[in-house]
Amino acid sequence: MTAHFNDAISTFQESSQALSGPLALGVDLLFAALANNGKILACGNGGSAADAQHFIAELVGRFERERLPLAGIALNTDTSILTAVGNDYGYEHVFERQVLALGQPGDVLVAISTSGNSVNVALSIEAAHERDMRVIALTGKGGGQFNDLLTPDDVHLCVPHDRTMRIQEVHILLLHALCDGIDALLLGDPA
Ligand SMILES: O=C(CO)[C@@H](O)[C@H](O)[C@H](O)[C@H](O)COP(=O)(O)O
Ligand SMILES: [Zn+2]
Repeated sequence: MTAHFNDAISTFQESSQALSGPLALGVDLLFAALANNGKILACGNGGSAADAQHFIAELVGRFERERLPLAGIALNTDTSILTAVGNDYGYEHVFERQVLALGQPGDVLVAISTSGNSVNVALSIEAAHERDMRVIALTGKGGGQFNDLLTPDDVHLCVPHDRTMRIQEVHILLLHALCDGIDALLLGDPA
């Protein structure tokens, strides 16, 4: 069992080296959207669905410090939308349709997939581009098919590991770091 801790430690270290730069770009992208009355949409499947709603709860509620509520919607939480769109159009369209319904130019999509191969998340990226939104993608396993979808204006946080659980462990750190970065820009560095 100590192998899990050791592997996690080295994955966090490698991720810190690879992802600190793009993470700072992600903070700037989110802050710019929120400061211009834009909103953040987030989606993922399974553990990544939990991560998406966890992140959005910290925007709408709060992270560590008192501040104004920030505009965000998790696209994996409304069971009526998920079942209606899944039933009528197919599960691959459940996030795409919501991005097309809600997305406005200047909004940001946070697309979470450890493989970068979940089709419903991939289609949400294409829908975001159709709405002139930029994308922050959280992936692992080399980024999968998202590599072909993301543009130079997007931010790709690809965890350098091939196991889903390890990637998810870094993803939650990345999402918390994004929250912390937004708070620092809004409120200044903590005393
Ligand atoms: O949390 C886990 C495994 O740790 C699972 O629920 C996992 O999120 C699901 O298998 C997802 O469907 C995987 O999708 P993705 O990360 O490849 O987009
Ligand atoms: Zn998991």
